[in-house]
Amino acid sequence: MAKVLVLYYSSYGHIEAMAQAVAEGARAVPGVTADVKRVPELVPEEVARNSHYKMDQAAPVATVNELTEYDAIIIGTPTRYGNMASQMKNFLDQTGGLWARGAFNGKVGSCFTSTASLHGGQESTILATNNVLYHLGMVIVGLPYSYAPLQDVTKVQGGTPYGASTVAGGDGSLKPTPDDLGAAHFQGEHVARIAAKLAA
Ligand SMILES: Cc1cc2nc3c(=O)[nH]c(=O)nc-3n(C[C@H](O)[C@H](O)[C@H](O)COP(=O)(O)O)c2cc1C
Repeated sequence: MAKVLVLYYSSYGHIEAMAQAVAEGARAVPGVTADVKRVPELVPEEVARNSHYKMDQAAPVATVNELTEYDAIIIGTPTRYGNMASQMKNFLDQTGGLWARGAFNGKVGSCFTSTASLHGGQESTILATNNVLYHLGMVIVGLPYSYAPLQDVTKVQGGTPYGASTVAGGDGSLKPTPDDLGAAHFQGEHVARIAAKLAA
């Protein structure tokens, strides 16, 4: 029995959609449960509304202390200048007390992301987010090339060996493609299988 948390931040819904696909992948592994939770919004509500943020996100807001209940944590964050969103960083920066007692040592960590543009920093965002997971003592898991669409260069879509990703477009009008959602599902299942083995 392994417990997986998909922990995400999303302004416009792309990462929210990817998070659900990641969780469905994790749940495909027998004996694994997966929760989807988001980190608190830090932008004032007026700013969020004026910026047309997606305000109707059903996922409950996570608390820092509950992170220790999970065997694997899969983090989803849109890129902000090639790095994770400050909402996610703020949340992770509250793990100091848990870090100090090694509460994450040996847990599985993995990341997925979205960008506006094709080369807007998907890999750098995932790798920068992974830095935090290394410090927390987690076992980092990516997205293997056995997910065949990672090799597809015929259309606009995400997909990196570091983690699933999607391209939102400059105006956010693109949606995660079936292959993007497939990558998210594959990553969730891959992480869950490893977490289940480590938890056995
Ligand atoms: C302050 C800020 C910085 C951003 N930086 C980048 C960037 O470096 N590269 C990029 O492609 N998109 C960038 N974006 C676009 C977001 O990554 C994009 O809106 C996001 O991936 C959509 O995901 P979401 O719908 O889950 O919020 C930025 C957006 C904001 C607001």
